[in-house]
Amino acid sequence: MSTLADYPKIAAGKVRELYAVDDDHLLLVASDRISAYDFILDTPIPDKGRVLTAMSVFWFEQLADLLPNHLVAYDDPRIPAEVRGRALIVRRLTMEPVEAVARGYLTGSGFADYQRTGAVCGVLLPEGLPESAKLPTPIFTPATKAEIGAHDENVTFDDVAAQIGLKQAEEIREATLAIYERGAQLAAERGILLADTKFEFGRDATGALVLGDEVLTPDSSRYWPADSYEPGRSQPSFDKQYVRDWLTSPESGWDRKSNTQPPPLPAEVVAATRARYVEAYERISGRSLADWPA
Ligand SMILES: N#Cc1c(N)ncnc1-c1cnn(CCN2CCOCC2)c1
Repeated sequence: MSTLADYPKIAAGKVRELYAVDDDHLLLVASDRISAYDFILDTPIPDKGRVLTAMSVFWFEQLADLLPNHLVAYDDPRIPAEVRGRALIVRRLTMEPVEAVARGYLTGSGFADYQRTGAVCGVLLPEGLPESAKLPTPIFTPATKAEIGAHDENVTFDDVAAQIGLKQAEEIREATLAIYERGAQLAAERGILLADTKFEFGRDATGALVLGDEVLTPDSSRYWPADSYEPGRSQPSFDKQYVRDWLTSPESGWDRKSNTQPPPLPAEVVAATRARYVEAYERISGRSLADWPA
């Protein structure tokens, strides 16, 4: 059995790392870290890494008829025991340099761009849409990959085509929207709205487009509870709202405008947040986290 120290780390994000296993395989590891208000919090959420890994595997299986993906294994002797259940063996790809975002609802940077220009990533929208409005049809709103700590920059489809080629950009747009439609439909049937989501694609040795990274997780997506959906205001996050509410409550003693590291989370906020991640996985997948490797 390998240990994590056997594998060179080749990339790291706010809450995930990527290691080299061999020339053709990587180890994608999800931590229990959680970020809020652009900070990585001091307090981990137990099982968050397992839940998000299990959710990606569920979606890779659901989407396999749409396009190939990079998943090789989730229960494998090459996965070190210390990360079992929150790590995947994936195929090494040549990644496309674009954050492939699909939006079904108007929120976040999309709503900010719309308020300023009437469009998102060059896609003109009807006038007078309120915050969190459901869009007439889902839109492809790509972004450039930012360094850790920086925000991705929204770009137009033409920018992506200029960078990677028109055919390649069209292929990514088509795949992004098709996966979003599938994910939004399944989630809505389970009382959860998929407001928007971000994919990363790569190419294999034959040049085929392959779905990489994590897929339709609460970290790569905005999930909203359908029963509290109300256009005209920001929506509660399905998974992070307990954290956000506590951090912005007087009880935390933290000032969001202070740009200082948020305080540790109280046990009850950790427990409630863990429960929301587990609920999101079990409601969407119809599976039990207890059946997932640990
Ligand atoms: N997935 C994947 C993948 C792959 N299958 N083949 C080659 N490279 C990558 C890759 C390299 N960087 N990223 C950005 C997402 N990373 C996630 C982990 O944390 C760091 C950021 C993806």
